[in-house]
Amino acid sequence: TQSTRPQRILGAVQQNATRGDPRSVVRAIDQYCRSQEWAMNVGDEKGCILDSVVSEVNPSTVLELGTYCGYSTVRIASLLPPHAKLITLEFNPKFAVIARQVIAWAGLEDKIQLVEGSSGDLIPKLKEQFGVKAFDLVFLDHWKDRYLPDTKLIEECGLLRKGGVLLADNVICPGAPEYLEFVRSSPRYESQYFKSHLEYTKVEDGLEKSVFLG
Ligand SMILES: O=C(CSCCNC(=O)c1cc(-c2ccc(F)cc2)cc(O)c1O)c1ccc(O)c(O)c1
Ligand SMILES: [Mg+2]
Repeated sequence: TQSTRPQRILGAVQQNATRGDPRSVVRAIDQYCRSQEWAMNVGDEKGCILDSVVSEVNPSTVLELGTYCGYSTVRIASLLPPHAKLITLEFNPKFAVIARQVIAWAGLEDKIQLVEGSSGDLIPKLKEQFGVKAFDLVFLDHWKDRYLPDTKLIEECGLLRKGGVLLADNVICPGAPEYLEFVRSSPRYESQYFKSHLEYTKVEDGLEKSVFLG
C-alpha cells in the first residue's frame, strides 16, 4: 500500500541517520526533503535561526505547538541543558506516531514529552497535568490561525515567564498576520523579525521572536 510522506521521512531517518545522534537525524531529514520531496519542517535555513534563539534563551522548559515529524522537536531538544524538558503538542495522530519514532531514533525520549490533542484544549491543562510552572520558550509552528488565540491562552494561564520568548515560524508564508499585528503592537512584547526563506525554497518567510515583558 502507498506510504505517506511522514512515513517516507521516517524511512530516510532510519536509513541515513545514526541512532542516538540528533544532529544526524536533522541532517537526514533536510537531505531527504531538499532532494526527494518538500515537507513542512522548519528546515535548515530557519533552523539555524531557531538554534541561535534556543542557545541564547538556554531554556529549562520549552513548549512546541505543532510537532509534525519531530524535526524541530529534535533540533531544539539537542541543544537543551541536561535536565531541561520540551513538551510538544500535536493534533494529528498520524503525525504523532511518526514523530515518536523520529524522537526515539534521536535518543531524546527523556527530554521530550509528545502530547496528542488540540493546543486549545491542552494548554489550559499543562500546569496541573504536567507540573509545568512556566515556559522559557514557546515555538509556534501549528495552524497559523491558532497562533494568536493560543498566545492569549498561554498568557491567561500564566504559562509564560517574564522574559520568556515566543518564536513563531511561517509569519510570512503561509503567514500569521493577526498574530504579527498583535505581538508587534502590544506593549507587553518586544518583537524582532528574522528574515529567511520557506524551508527548502527561495520563497520569503521568516521567524518572529517576541520577548514577553510581563
Ligand atoms: O501541527 C498541527 C497540524 S497543522 C501543521 C502546521 N504547519 C503548517 O501548516 C505549515 C505549512 C507550510 C506551508 C505549506 C504549503 C505551502 F505552499 C507553503 C507553506 C509551511 C510550514 O512551515 C508549516 O508549519 C496542529 C494543528 C492544530 C493544533 O492544535 C496543533 O497543536 C497542531
Ligand atoms: Mg512551519
